[in-house]
Amino acid sequence: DLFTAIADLQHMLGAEKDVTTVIDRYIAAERARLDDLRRYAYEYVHRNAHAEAVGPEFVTNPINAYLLIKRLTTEWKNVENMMLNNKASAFLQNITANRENSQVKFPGEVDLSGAATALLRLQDTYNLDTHDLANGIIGGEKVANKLSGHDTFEVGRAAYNQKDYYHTLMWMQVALNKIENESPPSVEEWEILEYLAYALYQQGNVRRALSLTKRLAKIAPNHPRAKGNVKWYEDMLQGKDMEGDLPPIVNKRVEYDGIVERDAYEALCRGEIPPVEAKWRNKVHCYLKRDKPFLKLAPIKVEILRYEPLAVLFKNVIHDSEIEVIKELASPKLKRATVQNSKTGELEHATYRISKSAWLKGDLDPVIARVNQRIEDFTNLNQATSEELQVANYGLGGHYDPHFDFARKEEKNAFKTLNTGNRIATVLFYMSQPERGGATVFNHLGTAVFPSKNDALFWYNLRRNGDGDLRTRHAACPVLLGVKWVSNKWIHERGQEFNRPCGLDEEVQENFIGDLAPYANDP
Ligand SMILES: O=C(O)CCC(=O)C(=O)O
Ligand SMILES: [Fe+2]
Repeated sequence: DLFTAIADLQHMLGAEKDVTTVIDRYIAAERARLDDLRRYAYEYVHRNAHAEAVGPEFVTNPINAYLLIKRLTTEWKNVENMMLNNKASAFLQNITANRENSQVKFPGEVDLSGAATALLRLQDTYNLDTHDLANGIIGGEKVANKLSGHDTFEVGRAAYNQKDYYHTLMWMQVALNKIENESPPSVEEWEILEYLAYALYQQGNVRRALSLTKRLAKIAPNHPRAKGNVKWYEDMLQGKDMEGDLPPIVNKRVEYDGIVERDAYEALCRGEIPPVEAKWRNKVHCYLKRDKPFLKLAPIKVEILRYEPLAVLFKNVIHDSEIEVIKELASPKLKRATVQNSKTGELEHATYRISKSAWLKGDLDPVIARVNQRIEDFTNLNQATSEELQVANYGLGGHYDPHFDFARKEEKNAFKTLNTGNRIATVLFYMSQPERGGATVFNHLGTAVFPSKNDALFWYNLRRNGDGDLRTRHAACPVLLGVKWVSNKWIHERGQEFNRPCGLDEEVQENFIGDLAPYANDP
């Protein structure tokens, strides 16, 4: 699929250009063919006019008779061939072959429904109005062309196919509004009505469902299901409640969609929660990290985002040129991100994680080695047991629902083969800055971090006694506009015995990077 990484979607633009060129060439070839055909027609008309002028005697002349017969046999065969020689199949074959050769990927059904689902996710997370979205408006700004009735209808159908009647209702209503101003309509009213009625029924409004289905039966009397549906809704109402005004439309969002803490999570994504919790507001600060000899000359700027648990942003720790190299190395390796099914332990694709990612070994390129070394410098944690650098490019509405980076006790086999213990800490480099959305949020803590290019977010996943710190549950909010590239480093417990010594008292927590380590200096 293409929709799970913006990087792949960008390649698709080339495909659309190819299609345009091919259509133009096809039209030119067909024009030439039809022009030839027209020339024949002229000749026929011309000769026939001459024959008519001569009258019935025309064929009494053997030469004329011969020519007439020839025109209606051999020459007619030519015309027939010309008419049959439509260039379409040759051109279509050509397109297919080109696609295969150039390896330009073409979107499929999965991409279309993925793209529609992305719109729905963005709409929910960022409180976007359906009319606005369908008019190309995001956050009050015109960012795209408006959708046609049919475009809108297809989004509604994608929702319907996922049994998501909440969104089906919204989008079908807008589709209906749209076609009022279209002539001819880009989708037939009766097509919309059937979906809209069913969504209304699912959302508890049988009377409106019935009313719309009656309208459907009226405008499309031959519709295969209209009459049956009218009866079905009528039976459901059993004559009750058939009089008076139709009940208002109450379109309630589905209560549970997998994220328990959804409202708080979405508010964080929208940036509605102050970035710093009130109790830390006077305490958080920036400092220069100089706790190693060479850092005395070029200290690293550390912005403390919060305490208990500590989360910091290391400023300017990855250079633009390094980012470019990393993106280039990762691009050909990007694979749709998988998640571990907690029941089966299998890796699988999931709608709650829409991105593509790749792993880069330290010896692949000096840039990777340099970045890995720098991680050790700014985290004070041994990199010998870290996982490889993971690079991720988010897709359309790309996101990662709330999760822990560490393995829970019940996930017995996680990281077992690595033999390096659990993921003690996470480093997340921001390699781009999406125009809107795409924040990293700690949904239990109420902390949102909006990506700032060249910086790295850091936090400890484990408490000092080695237990997973449940407070670190976090998520990547859907990208609303723009591109989100990140890379992350998962640092493991093994090798940190002196860097972050374990402590029995889990309440003793770091106040800065390297705090609690035996050699650490106060910043
Ligand atoms: O991209 C982000 O903001 C967070 C990514 C994340 O949490 C992960 O990949 O584990
Ligand atoms: Fe994570």
